[in-house]
Amino acid sequence: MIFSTVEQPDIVTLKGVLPASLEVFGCSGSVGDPGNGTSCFLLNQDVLIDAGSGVMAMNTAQMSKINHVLLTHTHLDHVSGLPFLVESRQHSQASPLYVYAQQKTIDVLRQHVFNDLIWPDFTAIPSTESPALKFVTIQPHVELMLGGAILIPFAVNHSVPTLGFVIKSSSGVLAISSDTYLTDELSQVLNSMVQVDHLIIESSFSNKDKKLSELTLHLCPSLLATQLNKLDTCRNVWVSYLKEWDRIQTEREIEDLEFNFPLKLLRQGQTIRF
Ligand SMILES: Nc1ncnc2c1ncn2[C@@H]1O[C@@H]2COP(=O)(O)O[C@H]2[C@H]1O
Repeated sequence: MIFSTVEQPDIVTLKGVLPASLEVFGCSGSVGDPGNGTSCFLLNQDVLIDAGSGVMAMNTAQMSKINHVLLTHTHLDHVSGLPFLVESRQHSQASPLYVYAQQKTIDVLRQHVFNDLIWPDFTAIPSTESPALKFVTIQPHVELMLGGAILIPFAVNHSVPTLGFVIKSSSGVLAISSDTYLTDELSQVLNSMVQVDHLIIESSFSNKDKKLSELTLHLCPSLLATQLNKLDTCRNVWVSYLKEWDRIQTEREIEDLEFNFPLKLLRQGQTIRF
């Protein structure tokens, strides 16, 4: 696997890379559990990965510390909290909130959300010279260094253009699949790493909805097993994005899967240190 801008780094010696914490503010695949919002992960208090309804579990102090948001894709369960975050944060921060996403994702957000109809265009508020929101285009395999970590986007297989992220800290590697159906890209990226400490991967539906998983490009436990069998190794696999209306059955089917690495269910409120 080839990465541009930074060669496969010796992460311990890279200046500015720190130990990392990832706080889970939301990892559900739907609404229905007031204690578990949709996709929202806070890296080192500074970088938000996705801004789904999990943003609603943040207080203003936590929101004011966020300087960067990386979006995996445009679906509402991954962006619905972004308009509220931008609006709130501008009252405590003069610097813009930088939102990183693929160009197609940015185009959709500009056209359909920050269009002065659904929500104000904060790329021109309070002024175009000094806005509350700035979009930054990112591409698969072009690394970023933010919040004391290296972030590597990679493309996954969903119904709209979607990125997963590998996050490298000074002491470990964590990957987030975002929403995806079966994908070779995920396993190729992870198998190219010396060690993967944590993988957050989805299983939206239960096995009875395998056809719906295929239609909507998601995983269910049997498809998750196929996907995980492509992985050489991973220290901890965290399963996320379960749809709340079928959580109990989906959890049961996940618990029945057997691998030689631990499979755990991710919940809002957890912090993963790596
Ligand atoms: N054809 C469909 N039938 C039923 N539900 C759908 C269909 N297409 C999309 N969805 C749902 O809409 C959701 C949009 O976000 P997700 O991709 O997370 O998950 C998707 C499904 O739960």
